Amino acid sequence: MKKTDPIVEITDLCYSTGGQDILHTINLSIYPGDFVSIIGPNGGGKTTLLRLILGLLKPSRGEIKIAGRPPGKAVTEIGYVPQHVNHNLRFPATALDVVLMGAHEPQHRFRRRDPETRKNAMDILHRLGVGTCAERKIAALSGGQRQRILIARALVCKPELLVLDEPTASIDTKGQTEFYELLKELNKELTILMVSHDLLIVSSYAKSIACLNRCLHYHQSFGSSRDVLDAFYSCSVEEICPVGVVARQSFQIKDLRGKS
Ligand SMILES: Nc1ncnc2c1ncn2[C@@H]1O[C@H](COP(=O)(O)OP(=O)(O)OP(=O)(O)O)[C@@H](O)[C@H]1O
Repeated sequence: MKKTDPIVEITDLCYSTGGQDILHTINLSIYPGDFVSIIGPNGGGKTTLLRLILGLLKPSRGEIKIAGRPPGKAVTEIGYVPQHVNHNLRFPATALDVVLMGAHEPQHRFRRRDPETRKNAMDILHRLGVGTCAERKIAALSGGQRQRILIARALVCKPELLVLDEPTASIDTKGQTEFYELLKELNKELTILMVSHDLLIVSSYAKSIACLNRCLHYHQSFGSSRDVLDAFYSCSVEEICPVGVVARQSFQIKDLRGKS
């Protein structure tokens, strides 16, 4: 794969389930170094799109390539930080144990770790500012510390793409700023794809934006379109898809608000 080739290439992707058309003819190419934020109203299909990219769902039509390969064959190319993690408080795993679970392909998650893998995991924990948490039980950590442990778990297989689904839902405002500064730093080496509802964060940190409401529009830059994005959020998924309207940017916000 050349450095100029897309890391994610989605062509004419459709996904339906239970007779519901959830994603409709999605086309998206994400290139190395990008920091893409996916935004859109509740039920717009953001998590579904991530699950398709991760290979957890199969497209009804169309194709997804990750680093030139089908998603199921590219598991170590993607580090994933999920939206909700239900930590079993009785499970006696340390933070380091959790990070090491990300070091191998799913069928080898619990095999013995070699010293080099452990050292790599510890280096990542220190780099993320949670090295001192390594031997503590995951259940005893704060929400912000746990979130960093999950990023460390996603990074330990040295992925090219970091995928995050609303990563700061359980972190306070100060913690969120630190978290996004960390992502900015990681973006110097990694491509990032993140679902977020926080338009302030999106406009401050993301380099490009994908508006998803069943259909998708991708914007390389969006400096002056903050008001339009706000309006986009005032729509529900049942309304005529407003993503085309966002794409044109000539749209009057009051027109969209008038529909709801
Ligand atoms: N397993 C499933 N079976 C049937 N329908 C599903 C399933 N998962 C999601 N859906 C439906 O797909 C649509 C998109 O859901 P999805 O979770 O991808 O949206 P989202 O944009 O991530 O929403 P939110 O912002 O609320 O997290 C919704 O209408 C949802 O009800």
